[in-house]
Amino acid sequence: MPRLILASASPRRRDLLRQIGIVPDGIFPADIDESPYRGELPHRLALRLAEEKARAVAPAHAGDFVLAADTVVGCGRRILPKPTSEAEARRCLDLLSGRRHRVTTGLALIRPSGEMSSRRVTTIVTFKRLTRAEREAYIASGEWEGKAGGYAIQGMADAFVRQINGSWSNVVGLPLHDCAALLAGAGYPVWSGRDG
Ligand SMILES: Cc1cn([C@H]2C[C@H](O)[C@@H](COP(=O)(O)OP(=O)(O)OP(=O)(O)O)O2)c(=O)[nH]c1=O
Repeated sequence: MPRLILASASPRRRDLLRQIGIVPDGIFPADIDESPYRGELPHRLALRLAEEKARAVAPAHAGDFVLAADTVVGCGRRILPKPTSEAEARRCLDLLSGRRHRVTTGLALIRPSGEMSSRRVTTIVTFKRLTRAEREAYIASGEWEGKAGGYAIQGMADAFVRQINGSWSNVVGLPLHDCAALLAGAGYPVWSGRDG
């Protein structure tokens, strides 16, 4: 049985994989510089960082499958940060309020042969127009911390989502349909060997 290494520190990604019955054999977060290049578009950044994370972790795990992902929230050409302060989170929410934005996750998988397959998945999310009370309640919740775009759809912020077009798990951080397809296509036994 080939081993699967998840190159991610995100507990959400681990939980999403477990949801479809996949438990990584090891978790080794990649420590890379996540800053965008000048003028880099959000969807390009997501793919580049996913590939860089996979490449950073793979050398220590030759012969294993190494899976990495990166989720970027973009509003037009603009890349939203992972806020580290309330003021920054407020700026994100003000930008998202009453508008559509795109959440792109890059996925990169290195096979035991060393060959890499990657893809990106985009979900379009429409937020309601936030009242001041909604915004401030959300800021007080602290749920925005460390989340791309300053919100987490798997928490309170789902109440702000008027419409979603595409994969929900993609917004949380790992698009399960594409992830399963990528793994299966690379020869990882996603659906076999579970019935004893
Ligand atoms: C938009 C959105 C983002 N997020 C999170 C998912 C990711 O953890 C984070 C985006 O940052 P990432 O850099 O993709 O992931 P990470 O830093 O958490 O983990 P690692 O780099 O080790 O893989 O934002 C949510 O949890 N819910 C959401 O609705």
